[in-house]
Amino acid sequence: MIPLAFDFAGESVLVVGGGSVGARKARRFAREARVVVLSPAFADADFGDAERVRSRADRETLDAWLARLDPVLVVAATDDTETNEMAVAAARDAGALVNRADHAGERAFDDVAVPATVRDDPVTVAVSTGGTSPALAKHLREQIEASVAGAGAMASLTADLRADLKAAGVPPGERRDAVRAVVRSEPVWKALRSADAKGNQAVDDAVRRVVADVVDTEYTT
Ligand SMILES: C[C@@]1(CC(=O)O)c2cc3[nH]c(cc4nc(cc5[nH]c(cc(n2)[C@H]1CCC(=O)O)[C@@](C)(CC(=O)O)[C@@H]5CCC(=O)O)C(CC(=O)O)=C4CCC(=O)O)c(CCC(=O)O)c3CC(=O)O
Ligand SMILES: NC(=O)C1=CN([C@@H]2O[C@H](COP(=O)(O)OP(=O)(O)OC[C@H]3O[C@@H](n4cnc5c(N)ncnc54)[C@H](O)[C@@H]3O)[C@@H](O)[C@H]2O)C=CC1
Repeated sequence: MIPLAFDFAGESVLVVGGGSVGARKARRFAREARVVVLSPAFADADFGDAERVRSRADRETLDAWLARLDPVLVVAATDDTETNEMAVAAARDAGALVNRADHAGERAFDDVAVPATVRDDPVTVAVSTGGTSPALAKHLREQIEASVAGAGAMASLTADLRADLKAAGVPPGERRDAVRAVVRSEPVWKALRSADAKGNQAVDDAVRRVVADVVDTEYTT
């Protein structure tokens, strides 16, 4: 298994099965994609911005929705093995990727597995156990959560810093050293985690101190 980061913006995802698992997957993909959930009944759960279509998935209904949505991904999440198999076959014929929720083991979940994910936008950390132990993926995700806090702000601030240094004519070697020093700096992390807003003075000061140690070229931000 090799994780890839996939941009679902502008794409569609078809979820088959509206139980708690279908809801979790729908919520996940509806952050970016247009998601349609096909199911005769829906759990009392949060489906995010997904559209719910009350219908049993048979081959004809699946083919009609596949043609209509042209999804990049089909999630087979019913409690019925035959329906999930049918959804996999229909998705394959339509050229979509498949995620199967009721199977694990070597390649048994088909094309893609959904990892446990920690987000601090724009940073995401994903944990996969290769389909072997979702409970372990969840546990590791919970442990990682604390260390990812502040990473989103760190990503944004180093992107800005890189652009500022470039605009100021700081050579590539020094830019790289400065960005590396900032992402490793405990005082910057500490300031980020205690800051209530991006641009907080303590963060700026900590970054300035780290950069001044590394960059010889004169620059102003
Ligand atoms: C293969 C995969 C396919 C896929 O769904 O993509 C799959 C398959 C199966 N899950 C099962 C069970 C559970 N799944 C969870 C939780 C999560 N499952 C997720 C992903 C994946 N699950 C993919 C592999 C990911 C990897 O590589 O590790 C997570 C990470 C992401 C998400 O779904 O959002 C999300 C945690 C989100 C979070 O909190 O961070 C819990 C924990 C709980 O509920 O507390 C349990 C109960 C405990 C247990 O059994 O382990 C079963 C048995 C069903 C049965 O026995 O009937 C199967 C099928 C089978 O194993 O045969
Ligand atoms: N991948 C994962 O993270 C997990 C997977 N599972 C597996 O996922 C499956 C689903 O789990 P839950 O959501 O808890 O089950 P559930 O029983 O709550 O929901 C199943 C849903 O499928 C729908 N359904 C049944 N036949 C259908 C058809 N022909 N067309 C469309 N929808 C249909 C039902 O109406 C129901 O909404 C389970 O069988 C289990 O093996 C279970 C836990 C976690």
